[in-house]
Amino acid sequence: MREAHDVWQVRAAEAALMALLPDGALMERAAAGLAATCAGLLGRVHGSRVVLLVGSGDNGGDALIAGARLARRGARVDALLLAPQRAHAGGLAALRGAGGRILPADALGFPAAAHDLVAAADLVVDGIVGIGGRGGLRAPADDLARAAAQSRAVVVAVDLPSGVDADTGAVAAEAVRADVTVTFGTWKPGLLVDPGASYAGAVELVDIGLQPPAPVLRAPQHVDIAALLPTPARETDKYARGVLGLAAGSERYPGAAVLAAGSALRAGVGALRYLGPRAVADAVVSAHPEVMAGSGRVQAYAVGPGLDTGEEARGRFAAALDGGVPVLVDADALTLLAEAGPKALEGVPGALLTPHAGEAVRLLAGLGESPTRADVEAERLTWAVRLAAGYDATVLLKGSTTVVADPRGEVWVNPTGTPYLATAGSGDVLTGVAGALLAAGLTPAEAAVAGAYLHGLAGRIASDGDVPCAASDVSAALPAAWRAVREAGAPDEE
Ligand SMILES: NC(=O)C1=CN([C@@H]2O[C@H](COP(=O)(O)OP(=O)(O)OC[C@H]3O[C@@H](n4cnc5c(N)ncnc54)[C@H](OP(=O)(O)O)[C@@H]3O)[C@@H](O)[C@H]2O)[C@@H](O)CC1
Ligand SMILES: Nc1ncnc2c1ncn2[C@@H]1O[C@H](COP(=O)(O)OP(=O)(O)O)[C@@H](O)[C@H]1O
Ligand SMILES: [K+]
Repeated sequence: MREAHDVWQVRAAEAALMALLPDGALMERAAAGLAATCAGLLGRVHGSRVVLLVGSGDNGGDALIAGARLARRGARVDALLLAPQRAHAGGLAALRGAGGRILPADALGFPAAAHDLVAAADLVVDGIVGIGGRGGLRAPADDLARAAAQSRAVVVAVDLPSGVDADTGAVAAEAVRADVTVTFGTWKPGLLVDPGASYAGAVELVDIGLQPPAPVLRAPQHVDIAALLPTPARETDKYARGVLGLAAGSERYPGAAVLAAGSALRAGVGALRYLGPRAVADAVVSAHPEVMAGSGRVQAYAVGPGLDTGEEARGRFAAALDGGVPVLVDADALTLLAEAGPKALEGVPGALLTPHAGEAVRLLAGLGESPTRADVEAERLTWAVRLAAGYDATVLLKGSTTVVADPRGEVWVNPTGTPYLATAGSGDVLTGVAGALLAAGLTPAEAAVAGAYLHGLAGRIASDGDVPCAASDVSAALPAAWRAVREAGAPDEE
């Protein structure tokens, strides 16, 4: 499990460690890791041109000390200081001692000369601001961020791309677009959650000996998911594997039911009961003859894809909530839930809500909150946590980054996925997978985390080589995704 800590936690862990170490030792460790990555990216350090963008805090100090290391190996290193009076003194001395040039950005005839330097660099180190940053980049740092984006240099962010909020991933204005981010001690949530994650490039974690407490955010890896996947034992029967009741599809949207059903079948349900209009049931059974049409005992319900919001749909929604088993609520059922408010979930033993940002806005209105869709996409963690608490349910907030929050405030971010998943019906596939896992007995949070992971991986497999795929292809790739996860989680052979 990849773990991320917020700024407050990082600062506390840093203080505890610093108390045990000589002055400057921690920054030396960080800068050594940073310089090693930069050297690796440069290939040949001697003769290369490196420009450091240096702000007024320790983030700039890291850049200066790493720059000194590169200068000692023969790189031509120029440090552009944004606030010359406040730049890190030890870092300045180190770079000067190693033969680097120190240039107050404004004394250069900023911005033109600074732009020229950045444009001619092989590598730009972004040490403008790290975990001490607040809001989007201010002038003139914003201008340097733009210059770095336009240059052909490799851009390496120190700790996190300047302008990205470390705790939320929000990007309030300009931010540095990095090719690589070298982060220290632990992941920061902003490196895992869009929009921040999309600015970070490849992230390398440098161990500086920090020992932070329990993380605020986790990102599972193959082995974590493998540990969650249900495996039938020798004597398991289909009921023990879990029966899912699927209340989806309408005469207007029969396809949603077909897709969700096929995906649930590929995600290990023992049996699937389809609940809905006759014509849709016929379509589902003709596509998937394994499906049983009509009600009966189930271990979980998935309700919503293509459901519609008319009287008949309301009846199916109410029946699912009354079933005394866990319920996954998606799509049109989220609209009905937003109307009814959180009390509609009282008595449901485990609810999993799977909104995209637009549906999240509707659900939040049911809590008396009025963010826009863009607000939700800018601060996904905040709003997912708010929804989970408000509805006392697990929330899987979909989008370019998918996050899962449970009602106790535990949060996960899904590391798999591809923008090719932005295709009609893709959400219905996710509902089938997560619904099947819920029926198999996983908790709502486990079903959400594992479901999003498999769905994202299936999307990558289906769009392998950068080719578009249909939601049906994503569904068809589920067994391959399952296999990849399973193989990674298998104990090594003796
Ligand atoms: N924690 C650890 O374990 C370790 C931490 N280490 C390193 O320390 C870093 C944290 O250093 P830090 O605390 O000095 O803050 P930092 O990120 O340099 O920023 C502060 C400066 O930025 C400025 N500024 C703020 N917002 C801005 C904006 N929007 N636009 C423009 N400027 C803005 C702000 O200016 P002011 O607002 O005061 O005018 C202030 O002077 C951390 O990220 C890591 O790299 C490693 O060395 C070792 C291990
Ligand atoms: N840009 C993107 N990058 C990664 N995944 C995406 C992106 N856009 C959408 N997705 C994923 O695709 C699925 C879309 O689901 P949803 O919004 O319900 O669409 P639909 O109703 O068309 O099925 C979600 O799992 C979402 O996380
Ligand atoms: K930075």
